[in-house]
Amino acid sequence: MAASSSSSSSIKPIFTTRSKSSNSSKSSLLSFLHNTNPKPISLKFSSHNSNYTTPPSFTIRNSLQTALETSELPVSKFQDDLNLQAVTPKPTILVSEKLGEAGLAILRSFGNVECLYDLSPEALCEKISQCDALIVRSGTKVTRSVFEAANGKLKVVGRAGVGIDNVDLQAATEFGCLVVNAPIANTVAAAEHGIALLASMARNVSQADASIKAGKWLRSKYVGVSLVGKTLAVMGFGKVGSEVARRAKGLGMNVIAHDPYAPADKARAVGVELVSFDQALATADFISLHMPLNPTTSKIFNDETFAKMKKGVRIVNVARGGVIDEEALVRALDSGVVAQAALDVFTEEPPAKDSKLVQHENVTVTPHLGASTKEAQEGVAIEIAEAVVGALRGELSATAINAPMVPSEKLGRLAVQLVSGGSGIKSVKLIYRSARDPDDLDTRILRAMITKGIIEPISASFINLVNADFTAKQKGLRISEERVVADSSPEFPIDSIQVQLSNVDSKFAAAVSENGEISIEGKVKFGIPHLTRVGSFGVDASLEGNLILCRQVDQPGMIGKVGNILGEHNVNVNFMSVGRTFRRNHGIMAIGVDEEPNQDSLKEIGKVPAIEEFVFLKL
Ligand SMILES: NC(=O)C1=CN([C@@H]2O[C@H](COP(=O)(O)OP(=O)(O)OC[C@H]3O[C@@H](n4cnc5c(N)ncnc54)[C@H](O)[C@@H]3O)[C@@H](O)[C@H]2O)C=CC1
Ligand SMILES: O=C(O)C(=O)COP(=O)(O)O
Repeated sequence: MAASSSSSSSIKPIFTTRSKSSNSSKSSLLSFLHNTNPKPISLKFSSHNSNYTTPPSFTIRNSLQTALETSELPVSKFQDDLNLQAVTPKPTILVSEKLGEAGLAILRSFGNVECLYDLSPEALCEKISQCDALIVRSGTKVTRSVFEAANGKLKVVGRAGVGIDNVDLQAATEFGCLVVNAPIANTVAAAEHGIALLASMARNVSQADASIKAGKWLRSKYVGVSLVGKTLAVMGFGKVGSEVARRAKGLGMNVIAHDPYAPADKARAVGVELVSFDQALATADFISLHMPLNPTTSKIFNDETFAKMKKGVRIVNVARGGVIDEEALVRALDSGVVAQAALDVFTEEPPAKDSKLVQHENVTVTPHLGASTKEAQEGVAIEIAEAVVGALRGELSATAINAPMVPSEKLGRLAVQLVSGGSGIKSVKLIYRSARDPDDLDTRILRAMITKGIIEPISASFINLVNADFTAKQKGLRISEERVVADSSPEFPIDSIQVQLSNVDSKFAAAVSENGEISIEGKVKFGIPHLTRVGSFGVDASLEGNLILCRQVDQPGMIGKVGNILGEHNVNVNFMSVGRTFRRNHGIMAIGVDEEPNQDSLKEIGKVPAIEEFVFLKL
């Protein structure tokens, strides 16, 4: 039997494994799971087809395997369970565009990786039904047809880069497929390319280069313009835009920015003034585009908006071709409203050979090279490989675009089962303890997960992470959040989550805290989500399978009595944990069971004299 691994003195875990390994892989940044550095093993997935229900068995068992491999404890019971699972084949990961070796190595250590570049749309659709994950860059169009053809097999699409405009997010969500991206690693590369295009455009570098190679020496034709002292408008002050702004300031430019969503203090910190769209157009000598392509930004630069620009403006685009009406740009170039343009991206890629825009003498072009540095490609490959592997394991991905999945859903599901009647919940409070600055803690994913867990059991409609918040609002459920700074490792985003339901009666009185609300708390330990507090009682119960909570008089022999009853009814106990208020007063037992106990066994438990109340919960 194991010594307690809990920090709470009032907890007596009965069966636990103790991991010596507390290594944290880089994926822990993407993961809600603590202290996991799982070795790749092939285990069973249990993700659902049309719903982001967690694939918990994968995450939990993989982490448990790690704990077992590093444990000094006799663990044959768990090992048997794992062996049963370790027969399912590895996931298949299709990589449809060139990806850095370091990322491929991560993927290969986890699944079967197939690199098939330049697949036609038909060939992609044909292949996809055999794939659990697909990794793309900007060249693969992941259309609705791809999700349809996947026939439910595809669990995650990883975009090895930022822009996800080539992925049909709506279809992905409808088909229950997670989309993750790699938003960080190519930021600097894209910003540097923007600056390279800005400077080379201003000095006619590509045109002059071509002319020399054509045998000419045209010094007066290629007199350029200076950057210093000129005004640059950065359109989209996100990761790339703000890095471009920093660099442009270093070149002595006066930088302004337009971004409807950027915080003013972020701009101030870089020494940039945030201005309106029209103000940016009217003031700028140079305009650099860094917003995403979406329905709002599509062709946002058109005849009307070019007309608002200063005559002779110069435009750089390393964002997306689709934000510019390309025919309108040709007209603006011809009329001299736009003196020059430097373009890395195009509405159609590659653009037509005879494209007037590409052939225009005042236009400098590159074939979507913004992210193409060795460093960025290695970084992006690692970033996306970790996100995809994490998603396949059912971990929370910080870069999930359409929906997340984490075990916190179980906390919600557990809380709602403690309410008598299960309905009438009007007010939920979520308290997150984290070492991170509360402003740096994005809890949207966790909140959606918990909300899903709470409303799914009491809702007739289909609930997923995308509609959970919306449905909760429709049901009049008020959800408030509090972030509490905890003295824990800042590497892990969350130390614990507490779910409180107020103004409801509980079928298990011990779950009601001194303040009168149903209150439970969860943590992740050794990669396994645990229930750590019920009402005022500390417990230590793995949140997997089924759980019996009993409140009893704290006296010797209670564990044996209940354990015997379950054993006689052939119900396998996988752990027990006892918490109490103080010695020989009241205690609660959390008993994890593999099977659902029948009514007779539950009745017998209820008849044990020192058992004051108990509840059976499905997780
Ligand atoms: N050429 C290339 O190889 C690369 C292109 N990109 C593209 O650059 C763009 C920016 O990337 P990141 O900076 O990483 O993304 P980001 O998400 O950090 O920044 C985008 C910014 O645009 C802002 N924005 C949204 N709508 C806007 C609007 N209507 N007007 C002005 N601003 C608006 C957002 O608030 C956000 O701050 C993306 O489209 C991405 O696909 C990124 C990397 C490489
Ligand atoms: O990250 C982005 O948004 C990019 O545009 C980079 O595209 P790529 O991965 O080089 O095809």
